[in-house]
Amino acid sequence: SVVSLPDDPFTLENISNPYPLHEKLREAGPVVWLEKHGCYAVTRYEWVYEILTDFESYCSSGGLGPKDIRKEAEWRPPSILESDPPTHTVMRRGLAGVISPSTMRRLREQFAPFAEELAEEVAQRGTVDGIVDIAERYPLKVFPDAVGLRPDGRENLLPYGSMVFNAFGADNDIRSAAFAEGERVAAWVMDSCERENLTDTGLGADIWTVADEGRIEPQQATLLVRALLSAGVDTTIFGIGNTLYNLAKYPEQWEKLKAKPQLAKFAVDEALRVESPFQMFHRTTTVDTELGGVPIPADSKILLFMGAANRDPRQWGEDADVFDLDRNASGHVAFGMGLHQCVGQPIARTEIELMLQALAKRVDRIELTGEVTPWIHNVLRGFARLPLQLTPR
Ligand SMILES: CC(C)Cc1ccc(C(=O)O)cc1
Repeated sequence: SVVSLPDDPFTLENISNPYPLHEKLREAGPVVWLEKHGCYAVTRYEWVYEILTDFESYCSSGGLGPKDIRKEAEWRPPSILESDPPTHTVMRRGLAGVISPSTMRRLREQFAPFAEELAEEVAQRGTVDGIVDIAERYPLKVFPDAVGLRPDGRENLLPYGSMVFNAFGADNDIRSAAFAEGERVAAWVMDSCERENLTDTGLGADIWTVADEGRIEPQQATLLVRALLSAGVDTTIFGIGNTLYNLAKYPEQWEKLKAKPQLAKFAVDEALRVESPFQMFHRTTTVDTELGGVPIPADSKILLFMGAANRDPRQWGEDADVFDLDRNASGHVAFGMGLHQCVGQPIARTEIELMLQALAKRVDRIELTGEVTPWIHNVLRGFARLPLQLTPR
């Protein structure tokens, strides 16, 4: 029978430093029963990978949170990430078609100038906070522009995204507090998805064009723009913040990046592996199944720990916790894996790479100058404060 543990991944202690619990759960077995939440926990790479790539046995239409939304309606209409084929296929094709190589070439051109400008500014200033001055500012400027959002109210994207992601964790005080903030801005976000509130040259307009061509329903177009606005801000803020944190924590890795700025691509993968912005979410079993010999009944909720899988020594070796640009981090599950793998990955990668390359050209040393403050969130891993000293080249 399955190992049963009293641990709660959503306590302040485990959120502030998740890695000791990850180690305990990985060692306890392929699957563990979390008594506090009445769900299974999967932390080893092999089984997280197995679940992410078997969308029939482990479905998304049950929702990513602890509640099975097929039985109890969710707080909002299901979107691309809460759907299974064939509905998912239609929406995925629509959105993937918009985030095309030619669109990415155009966005890279659009994103580059502000990366250079911001890097110049912070390199000269020297004493900065990696989150407020770099990781938040950059995505909040370039991504709403890319989507084609109206200029006012964009700061609303932060509490909205935080609410959406907190709902994937547990129904606890952290979630309730996030909903208190997020619900105040939900109307602004939904309005922002309407065609008349989007520029006619952004990703939003491109999604509405897919609806005009009859490849998705108009209601699905609204949901896909909402998906971009939900998914595309907090994640890249933590993506940039977590990468800066690791480059400051491992100065010899910063030296490698300075010497070869094209390593920025590998820095993104290795940083997201070792400090995954999106740590956990649930899948729901559709059949009686088993993992590593542990039986799991149908209609069970499984909490997937991508952050733990990305540090599993069985997959990455005994130095799995170490940030090393020379490691081949491909295969990490920070962007998920399989059918639902992050469709916005090219945009996120472009944002982080451009910011890193712009900094690598202008900054000689990047040093932590004090304690980092973890961001308290049910499933997103990142920092609220990242005190840095940048020495210009
Ligand atoms: C990393 C994903 C779970 C982010 C995400 C959030 C929300 C939506 C939506 O459709 O609202 C889609 C994707």
